[in-house]
Amino acid sequence: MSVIRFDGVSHAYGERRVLSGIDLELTEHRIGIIGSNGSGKSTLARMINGLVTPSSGKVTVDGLDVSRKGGEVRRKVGFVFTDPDNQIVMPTVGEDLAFSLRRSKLPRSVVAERVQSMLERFRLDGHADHPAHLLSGGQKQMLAIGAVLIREPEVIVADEPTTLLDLRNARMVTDVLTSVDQQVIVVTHQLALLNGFDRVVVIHEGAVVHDGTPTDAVPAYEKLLA
Ligand SMILES: Nc1ncnc2c1ncn2[C@@H]1O[C@H](COP(=O)(O)OP(=O)(O)OP(=O)(O)O)[C@@H](O)[C@H]1O
Repeated sequence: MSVIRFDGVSHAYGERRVLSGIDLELTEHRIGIIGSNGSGKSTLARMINGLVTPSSGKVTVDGLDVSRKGGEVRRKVGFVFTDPDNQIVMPTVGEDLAFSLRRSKLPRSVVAERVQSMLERFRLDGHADHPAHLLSGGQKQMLAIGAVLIREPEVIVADEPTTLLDLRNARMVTDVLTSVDQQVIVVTHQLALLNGFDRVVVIHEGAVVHDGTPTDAVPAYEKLLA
């Protein structure tokens, strides 16, 4: 697993301070980040691959400073957005998966093999030529995750990946996130998704207020909201 470190990280958007004094070392296989709306979870998640750079402090992935080595970090860390429509860029499912490897310099035959294996893995077999915008919400999210995984990142960060999905599709995405070999960091309001996770971090008003296993972090979060 990668070592993701937050050292004295604070962040403000303009005058608005949204994270303060975050110190974390994330090394577990499956990590959840929970907390109420606006507590700073997405900001924290986005920092892991340099989508947001901290106003002060440092975020590193395996020693690489995300503020300085964003490109290298993004090769290690893939990001799955809440809304797959933000991520799907090509007209067809197969083209969208292949697009992720456009800079890989892999031979065409290897790209084709990887695309096929992603299609099979994400229950999109037979959909290579299907228009991506016509997929169901769940299938789109599977495609978005596939387009991240095809690059073989070491870490996947997913920001509320099941929020827009119905129960069946949410389960499909949850199954994938809980079964991949990669290190997975998920921001979620769906607490059931965290069953079996190794660690859950609770963020409240821009600070870490609890850090433990799902069995103790989830009740701590619920108590916070009571
Ligand atoms: N790009 C931005 N510019 C200005 N303010 C922002 C920006 N992104 C987020 N914020 C503000 O920062 C605060 C934290 O937002 P963030 O999205 O990190 O919270 P969150 O815990 O993920 O919330 P939610 O659960 O609602 O998605 C909020 O008050 C939000 O309005």
